[in-house]
Amino acid sequence: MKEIVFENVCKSYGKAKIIENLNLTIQPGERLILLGASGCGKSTTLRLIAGLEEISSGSLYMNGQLVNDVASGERNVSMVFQNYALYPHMTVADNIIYGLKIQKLPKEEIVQRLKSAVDMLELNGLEDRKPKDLSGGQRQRVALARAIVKRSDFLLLDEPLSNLDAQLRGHARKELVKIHQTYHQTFVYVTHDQVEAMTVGERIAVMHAGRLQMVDTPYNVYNRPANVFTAKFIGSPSTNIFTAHYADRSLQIGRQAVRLPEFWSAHLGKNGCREFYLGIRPEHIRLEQEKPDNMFAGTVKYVEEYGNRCGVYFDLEGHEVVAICERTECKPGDRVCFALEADKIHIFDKQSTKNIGYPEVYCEHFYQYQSV
Ligand SMILES: Nc1ncnc2c1ncn2[C@@H]1O[C@H](COP(=O)(O)OP(=O)(O)OP(=O)(O)O)[C@@H](O)[C@H]1O
Repeated sequence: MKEIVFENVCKSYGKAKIIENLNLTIQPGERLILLGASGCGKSTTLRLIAGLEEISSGSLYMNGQLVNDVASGERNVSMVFQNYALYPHMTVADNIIYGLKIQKLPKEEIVQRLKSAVDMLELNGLEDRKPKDLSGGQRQRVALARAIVKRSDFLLLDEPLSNLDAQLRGHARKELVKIHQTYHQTFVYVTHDQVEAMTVGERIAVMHAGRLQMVDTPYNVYNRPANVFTAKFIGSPSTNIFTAHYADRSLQIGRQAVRLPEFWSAHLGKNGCREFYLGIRPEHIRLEQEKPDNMFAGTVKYVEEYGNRCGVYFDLEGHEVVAICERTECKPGDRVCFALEADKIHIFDKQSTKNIGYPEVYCEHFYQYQSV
């Protein structure tokens, strides 16, 4: 079944709660990413699966079996660590097949698995070298080769690409997906890098302070963030979040108010919302320098150049807001304005911080609403 199920799993070190009530099902053969900032508990979660840490309470099932008390060696997992953990005194080939020798697999089987891993990861000609005579990218590929020759049900990867430069990382991401498509293991992959999460993951589990925030496809995590944390964490620069008030079909930020598109008035009225968080992605703010009616206005603080685009940071009623533009003539001190576009805004409940309306809610209801 190759499935992993966390049921109310908690992990504490002494009084420090590291993982709180984790409920998560990792589907057989999927590539699941654990994504979050440093210290949020990603590696701990992976180590719980590997059996390198004991869970404090709750149940962990793998392959349909309760594994709370099952030793690491009995869990049918391979793990790739951030620092690769290669044996320095062994050659590349011996590093790769060490585990297979321990398992006492037949010699022909070992030779065949070594050859297919060496071919797949382009390590031909390096088999007799020691790890110290390899580049970082080559060491990383040896660590991957060692993990895949085991053909275990679960492949656990803890920031396996973090020591590589940007170009090699791009290449390695494709290799990882290829490995998965070849062996169909259940991948659990820890990273704090959003690009890696988006490109390698079939689903992303976003974690914060030991709690799961959302688990969904890369598309949904980006376009339908479940809560304020996910909206701010995913995307760069971050989603702009404002405290906003809704009254008389208008939305107010500080002293400025604009009339809301009618769908949103109806939606917010229905939800009884008076005060909430408004979220707008920087790429969804279209700046104008003239101020027609019904726009918010702010003052440019600085402009960040990205080469192909630029980020205009401006002050809106004491909030720092960023808009991404193709090109801009804006300079600090200029006045800039923007309208609320109905299909670009997110509305979050003030208490729970949950997303109660995102652009697609608007789009889905648009025609229905128009015909009423
Ligand atoms: N053995 C331990 N004893 C006490 N605290 C620990 C132990 N291992 C981890 N922690 C704490 O648990 C928290 C989560 O650590 P973890 O390594 O899971 O985070 P992470 O999200 O993987 O971070 P990073 O990306 O920096 O590796 C951290 O605050 C860490 O200090």
